Amino acid sequence: MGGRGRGGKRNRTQRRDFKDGRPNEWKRSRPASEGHANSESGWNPFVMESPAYEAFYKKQKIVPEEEWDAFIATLRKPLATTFRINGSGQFAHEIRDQMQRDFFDQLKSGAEVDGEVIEPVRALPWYPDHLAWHLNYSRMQIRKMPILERIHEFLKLENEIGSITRQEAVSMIPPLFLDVQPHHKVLDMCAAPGSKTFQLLEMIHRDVKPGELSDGMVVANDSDTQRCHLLIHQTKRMCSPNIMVTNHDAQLFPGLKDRSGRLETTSTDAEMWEEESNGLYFDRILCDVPCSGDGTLRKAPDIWRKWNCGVANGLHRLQIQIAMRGVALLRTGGRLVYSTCSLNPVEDEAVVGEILRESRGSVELLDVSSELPELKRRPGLTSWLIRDRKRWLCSASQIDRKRAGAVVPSMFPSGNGWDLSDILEPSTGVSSPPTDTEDDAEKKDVEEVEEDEGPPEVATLPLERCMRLLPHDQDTGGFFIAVFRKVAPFKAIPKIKESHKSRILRTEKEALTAEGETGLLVPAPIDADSIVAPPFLPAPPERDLLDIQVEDSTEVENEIEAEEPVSDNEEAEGSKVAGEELSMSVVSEGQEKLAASKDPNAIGRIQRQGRWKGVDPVLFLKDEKIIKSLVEFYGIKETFPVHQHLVVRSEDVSRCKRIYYVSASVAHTIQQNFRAGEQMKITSAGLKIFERQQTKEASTCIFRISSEGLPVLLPHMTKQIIVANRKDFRLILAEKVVQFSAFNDSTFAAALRELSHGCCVITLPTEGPDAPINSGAVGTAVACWKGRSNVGILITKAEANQMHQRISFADDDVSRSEEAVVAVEASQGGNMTSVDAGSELNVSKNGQKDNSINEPQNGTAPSKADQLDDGAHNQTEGTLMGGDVVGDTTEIVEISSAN
Ligand SMILES: C[S@@+](CC[C@H](N)C(=O)[O-])C[C@H]1O[C@@H](n2cnc3c(N)ncnc32)[C@H](O)[C@@H]1O
Repeated sequence: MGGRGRGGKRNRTQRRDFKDGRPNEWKRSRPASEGHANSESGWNPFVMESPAYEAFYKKQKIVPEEEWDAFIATLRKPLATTFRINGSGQFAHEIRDQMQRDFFDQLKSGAEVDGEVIEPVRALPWYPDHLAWHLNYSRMQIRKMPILERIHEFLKLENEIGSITRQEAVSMIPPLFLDVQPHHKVLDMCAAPGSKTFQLLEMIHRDVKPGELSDGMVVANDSDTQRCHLLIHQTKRMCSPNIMVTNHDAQLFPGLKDRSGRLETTSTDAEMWEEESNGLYFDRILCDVPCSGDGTLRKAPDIWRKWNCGVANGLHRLQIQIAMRGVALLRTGGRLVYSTCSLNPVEDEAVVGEILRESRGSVELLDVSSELPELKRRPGLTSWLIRDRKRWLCSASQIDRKRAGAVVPSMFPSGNGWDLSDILEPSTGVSSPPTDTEDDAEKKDVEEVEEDEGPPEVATLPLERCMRLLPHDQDTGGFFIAVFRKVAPFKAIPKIKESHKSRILRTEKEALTAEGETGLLVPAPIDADSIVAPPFLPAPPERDLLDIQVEDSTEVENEIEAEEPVSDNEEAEGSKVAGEELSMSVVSEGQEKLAASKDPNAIGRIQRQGRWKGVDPVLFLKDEKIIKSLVEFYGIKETFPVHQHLVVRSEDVSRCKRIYYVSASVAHTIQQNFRAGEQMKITSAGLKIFERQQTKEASTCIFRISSEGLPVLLPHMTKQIIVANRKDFRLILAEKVVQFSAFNDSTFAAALRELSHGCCVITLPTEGPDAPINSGAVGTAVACWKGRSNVGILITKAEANQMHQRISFADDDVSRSEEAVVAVEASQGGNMTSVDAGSELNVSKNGQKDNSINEPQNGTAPSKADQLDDGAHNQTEGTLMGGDVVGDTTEIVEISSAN
């Protein structure tokens, strides 16, 4: 196994990838209209036209003829900025009202820059509670108008702390049609970079009061490992224990069918029981599939140049496979939303039609015209043509046999045609689609188009229930959405001739079998070479496909032995850990059962925990001594269950650095995964709540609270919390490490001295100085390390500076308001109360600006340089500041203790 040289230390590339992973969404990128880089001549404008694109979509009649000009003109305009306020945040409505009052109202009156009227900021009318907004300014306008600059700064800050998320308007729509409830299990099949996942998580936490734990869960999956890291970072802002990130090809997403034959369930509902016993099922599934992306021309204008219809044709079958896997994993009664950011019917209505046909009554396409009534939408197409090379095809009967595989019957409105099994190649049992490279020529040769070969087919399925979002309707990008409900369990039937079955890879067979061993879905894999790189080209499959189903294979075992997993275990190597006598034993459900079985193979299974290449195992922390030390040191109440909720990612747990908190739903899924032989490749689970802290002095508890774990844990803590006044709170944020004697409030300093040595939490009072700090409402708080003579904060410099800036901003407002009161009182004979004056100046009742007190709901903001908290890829960056602290991963400011 790799030591530091191989796997123990994160390499620079990993760090760079991570840092680059989540760019600041509010840094203004060069607008689409400004062009693209050209090394010789600087910036050249993009050519925002494509004869092939225009010919294709005119022919498909995706807009009435009279609207064509408006449609195409809108596509050539850069996209406005849209953002959402995090709906589950405690202060979502306050932030919205504050923005409206302080910023947006001031722009309504037709303000001008250089004679050009500024477009007013407007709420997206269809988004619930007016929590999503649209604004459209150029960089020049921002430079010239201070109020726009302030808006921009405000949004940037709120985005960083997770209160708002910049997201394209149309991309906000699919989660809204999923109708997610807080208790739902949700699967986001193609989730990265995660804007919709974040929205789904918000829905899971909606209506959940601070301190309460939600029952629901979001599993965010993506096939691309690097993009999974983006996903982790994006969702980390939500501070949710209800998230799991997995890394699978969605069409092969494991069903967690229990192979042991032991069926355990807590469900009383008979149907649910039956389903659960057969594996993992979800109440809601989002299938936001990889697509050609031609609805995103406004923000990705290079697509104009690259566009050809071969990209969409090449993705059609993968999209069906992913959606059908979704149908199989959906619980009866559940909803599935299929969406693309493409306007091409072959990726949209054709896929929907095939889902309906293949599921044979198991799902229905919902008419959702009464939902989100303010949203302008067009009905799905019921008739279209297929373009293959230079031919327009009306039906499958016109497919040239040499092109069979590249063009398939499911692409046509009727879906009728030859059976795929007719064209299977005997050697592999699967078809090899001819390559589509010549489609590149298509875009140059539109004039040579052949004549139609007959009238287009008309679908008999109710495809008009699909929704098309057209750019000129609401000044957005283009998008496609279809909403399904599962009405009956889905049984796949063999589509492949019996003689070919045995030739299909076992992995594909099992992974594609929906509920039981009943059959196969169309298994023809996508020939990656046949696809011209789309914006989200599926990552080339790793060993994953084979690994999914291979049990106890020597080959796999050897491969795993040869891996250099980068684990928590290795990171901690060589570090001097205080309290080494604490042995941490972690036993997974699977390990326990295998060990108990005395099966000679069981030992092997235990040793190769973490069967997925480069991914550490997910193990429950079971060491009572450790758990007890955490519970006692922090005074964790029973309202916060810890048993079966604490998870580590290291086989050698005595060296693990991080402890994660998982919700009951995530814990249940992890157990299911163990029972099913770890089919699921879990990149990250839950929320990092504790981190090992190396210290020179013995502390009762060697784990400190992580900044993202703090908001979840704080309402359930009874010890190691202390309230500071604003002056002292600001002092510690500014200085990072403060001697007790330097605090202004001597009572606070004395109380601090009384705390146990180690991690503590310093808070601001939530509602006045005497309000109980853990009463449920979460105020501003920071985790610190209490030494013998000083205290230091346990967040990065960047996080501390950001928090300091926000509090100072609020305090400055308060003092400005106080000054105003004095002035008003003086002018009115001293009769006005400060509350009156404060409210005039937008200061909330408790004297704090609302945006300063919502911090902990979203956590102390993770810095951009922060690392993945996944055990396989993590190393905290930045500088932790701690009194008397020796950190094990970071540069630490060490303070000598005077007494
Ligand atoms: C349209 S993007 C998803 C956007 C995402 N839902 C969001 O809102 O941020 C498609 C994603 O699918 C992923 N992908 C491509 N092929 C996949 C497959 N076979 N299984 C799962 N994910 C896949 C890509 O890596 C990409 O991140």
